[in-house]
Amino acid sequence: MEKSANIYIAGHRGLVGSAIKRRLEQLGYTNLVYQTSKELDLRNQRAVEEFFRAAGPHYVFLAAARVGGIQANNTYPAEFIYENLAIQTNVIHAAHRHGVKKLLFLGSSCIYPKFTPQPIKEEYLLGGQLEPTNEPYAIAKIAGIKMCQAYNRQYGTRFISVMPTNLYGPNDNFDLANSHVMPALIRKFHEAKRENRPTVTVWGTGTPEGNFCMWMTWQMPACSSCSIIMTVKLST
Ligand SMILES: NC(=O)C1=CN([C@@H]2O[C@H](COP(=O)(O)OP(=O)(O)OC[C@H]3O[C@@H](n4cnc5c(N)ncnc54)[C@H](OP(=O)(O)O)[C@@H]3O)[C@@H](O)[C@H]2O)C=CC1
Ligand SMILES: C[C@H]1O[C@H](OP(=O)(O)OP(=O)(O)OC[C@H]2O[C@@H](n3cnc4c(=O)[nH]c(N)nc43)[C@H](O)[C@@H]2O)[C@@H](O)[C@@H](O)C1=O
Repeated sequence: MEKSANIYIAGHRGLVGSAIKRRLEQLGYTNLVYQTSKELDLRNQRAVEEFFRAAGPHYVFLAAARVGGIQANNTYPAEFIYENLAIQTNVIHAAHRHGVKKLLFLGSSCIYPKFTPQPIKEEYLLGGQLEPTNEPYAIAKIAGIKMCQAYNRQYGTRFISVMPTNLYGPNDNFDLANSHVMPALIRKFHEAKRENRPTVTVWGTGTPEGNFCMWMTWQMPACSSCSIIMTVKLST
């Protein structure tokens, strides 16, 4: 990516988008474009089309999504499938229509079957039942990946997808009802210690210790990888 390239970061205030923004700024990219969800609601196809026409980005990082932990996914399955399908469909299609050179779509490791062999291989996708608590979100993510692949095959676009595990880092969501496990536990333990409470309530059976550790992927390496994927693949 040229340092002066017009780069659109969708979701620049979120955990992943803000890390990508910081990383690109560190690397000397000077022409970053971003809008809050209030300024540009990516569920609105016409607004997205108009934005791409006016802003003309060369590269797109698609880190805007409806995101949440197990409880949010399980409570709002309709919003999780609708909002994610709408956001990603509008952005990926507009990127194709407006000749975006490369797009990075943020998927999720929850696209793989619940009982998939470990370590997970890419070919295990669609090989079994998904985890029911976040199936609508996972289906939307799978649709996004397949949409990128379909546009690449038919139109020769260069749209790629990454599947991060459960992430934690700056600008994470610490809301106890909606957050992922890491920020939730940090907040719970922090508040319990501050208020001198003897116990902390952790959800579930308390047994998934192994998975816990595996999911504790730190944010900066993940987001460095996102910008490295964009950079490295372009030069090959
Ligand atoms: N966090 C994690 O553990 C993981 C995240 N991912 C994926 O990475 C991506 C980023 O996640 P993360 O950074 O955690 O999410 P956050 O919730 O931290 O940020 C999401 C961003 O999306 C934007 N957004 C949401 N809805 C809309 C909308 N309708 N129009 C425009 N913008 C919108 C928000 O913008 P605004 O702030 O302006 O409202 C926000 O900045 C997502 O695709 C997610 O599925 C994948 C695996 C794990
Ligand atoms: C990356 C992936 O992240 C999400 O999936 P998840 O990993 O299941 O979500 P989670 O982080 O909320 O939970 C991880 C585990 O932790 C346990 N757990 C214990 N105590 C708390 C607790 O206090 N809060 C939360 N949230 N979980 C807790 C919880 O019961 C579960 O077993 C997807 O929805 C989707 O967003 C996605 O893509």
